[in-house]
Amino acid sequence: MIDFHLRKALHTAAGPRTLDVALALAPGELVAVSGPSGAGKTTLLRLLAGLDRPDGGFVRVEKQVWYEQETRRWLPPQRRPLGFVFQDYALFPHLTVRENLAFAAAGQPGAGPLVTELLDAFELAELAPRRPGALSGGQQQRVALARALARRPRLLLLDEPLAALDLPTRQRLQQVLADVHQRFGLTTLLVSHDPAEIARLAHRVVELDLGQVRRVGPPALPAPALAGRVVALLPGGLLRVQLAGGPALVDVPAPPGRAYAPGDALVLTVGVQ
Ligand SMILES: Nc1ncnc2c1ncn2[C@@H]1O[C@H](COP(=O)(O)OP(=O)(O)OP(=O)(O)O)[C@@H](O)[C@H]1O
Repeated sequence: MIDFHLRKALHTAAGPRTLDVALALAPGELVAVSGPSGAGKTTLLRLLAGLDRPDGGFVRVEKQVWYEQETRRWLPPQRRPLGFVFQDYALFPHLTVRENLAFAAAGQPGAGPLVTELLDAFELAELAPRRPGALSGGQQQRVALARALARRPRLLLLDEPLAALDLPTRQRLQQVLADVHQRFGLTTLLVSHDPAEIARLAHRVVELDLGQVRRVGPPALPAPALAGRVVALLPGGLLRVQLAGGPALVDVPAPPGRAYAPGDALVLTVGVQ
């Protein structure tokens, strides 16, 4: 069980605000943190990692206290068993893929087999002798994720780790992350703006705004999209659309800003009321 309550004064564009977030994570749970820019997502992760000092609260990870205002306990960041992956991969450029992982795993029992297992889990075995400069963005991010796990963390902090990647690479890495999470069962906080990514990976989502928790609950299902073609223009600005893959017809208000004609392609986002 990971249990924390963190408070921190924020200097935001909208003036002074207080980040105030309390949460308990079950072992192996993957919780997404979402919210608009400036909500405090990165600050929350930095506070958990000990990279910023909270103004108050506590962080308890299993039986270990990482921070407790009342007793003034503070575990420095280098002694917190966690993995932190950012958008930019921050790999050691002069070390090979295998050496990057081995460096992180060094000094731990079973380090050799763990590195081999992680190379396999992240589909990196063939890239093991290469240096980061000879890898694509997606490959480098797989190394960064594997390296975070090589420290055998009790908590994995992922700050938009896939946001810089193109859509196909991102989707493939989401699958790798889902598989690896199933295999290693690491308690994880994942900052993400992508509802599809959150729905695919997270058990719960915490929505932050201006430092406050707006909602904690199951991820919202992403709105499904349907493709179709305009078959007729109806009075009242409606379009009659034939959905792809079947005979179904729907009448929808024409999206503003452009004139439509029969034969035009459309993508419809389905909302459920
Ligand atoms: N150490 C700090 N002390 C006080 N205020 C901070 C500190 N770090 C960031 N802030 C402010 O707190 C607010 C939240 O920043 P943060 O980077 O956590 O937001 P975010 O939700 O991660 O945003 P984004 O999605 O754009 O990355 C911002 O207005 C920022 O300027």
